[in-house]
Amino acid sequence: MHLGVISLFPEMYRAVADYGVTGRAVSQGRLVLNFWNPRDFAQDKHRTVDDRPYGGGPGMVMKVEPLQAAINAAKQQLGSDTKVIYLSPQGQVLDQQSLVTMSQRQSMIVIAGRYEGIDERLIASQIDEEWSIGDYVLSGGELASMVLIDGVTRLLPGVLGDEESAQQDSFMNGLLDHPHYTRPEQLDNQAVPSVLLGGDHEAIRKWRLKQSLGRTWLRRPDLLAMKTLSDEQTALLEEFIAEHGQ
Ligand SMILES: NC(=O)c1ccc(NCc2ccccc2N2CCOCC2)nc1
Repeated sequence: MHLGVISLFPEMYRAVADYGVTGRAVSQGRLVLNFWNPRDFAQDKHRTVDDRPYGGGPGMVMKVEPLQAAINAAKQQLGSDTKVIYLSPQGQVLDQQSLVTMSQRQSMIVIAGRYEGIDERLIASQIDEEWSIGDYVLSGGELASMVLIDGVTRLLPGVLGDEESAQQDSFMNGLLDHPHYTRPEQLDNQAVPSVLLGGDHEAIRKWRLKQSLGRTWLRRPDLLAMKTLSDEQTALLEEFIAEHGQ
């Protein structure tokens, strides 16, 4: 996937470009990141990228002309039909399904807002989709866009190894993940569930599914309400509930 990033702080993106799964995806060319900094398109001597808001009040707005020029430059390289997305508290809240949809695109341009945001007329004319990573306020759109970049990149073909993508699936089935354990067998006087120490893979699969169902029931009943359970899942959840609080 070709991702164009429009940001005043491109260096921040080292967090996804240089580390871990996303860093590997970049080095393997599965994810291509290109950056355009509005400051490079500022015409004045001071390279101004913010401007005063009409109507007064605190804070500044991203200056239109450098931002528009950066968008144009990104579209020139990635194609004028490339979807432009904007991360803001006013966007639709992102979920795993939205990431799956986005991961199927060839390219995208992401705008990371700073100051109090961008001119509403640019949103109307330049932004195809406005997204939010959750109902809270950040100092800029960069971290929000990196959350999106990470979530989309993990879904690109070949990025996750086989075992990792299996783990990805456990989230993808709309349930919370089961607990994980590793050495030592005794930790702070707590043992590892014995089923995991045996080699009965079917029993382990059932135990993990039961834990996923039970945890989702306990912590995120809203997710469970959206799921149609198989007979096996229903039985395992009933077992979990029956054992809960005993
Ligand atoms: N939830 C999210 O996805 C999210 C995204 C961005 C973001 N901040 C950058 C920003 C971007 C656009 C508009 C306003 C702002 N803000 C600037 C600082 O003041 C508040 C408004 N915050 C939270």
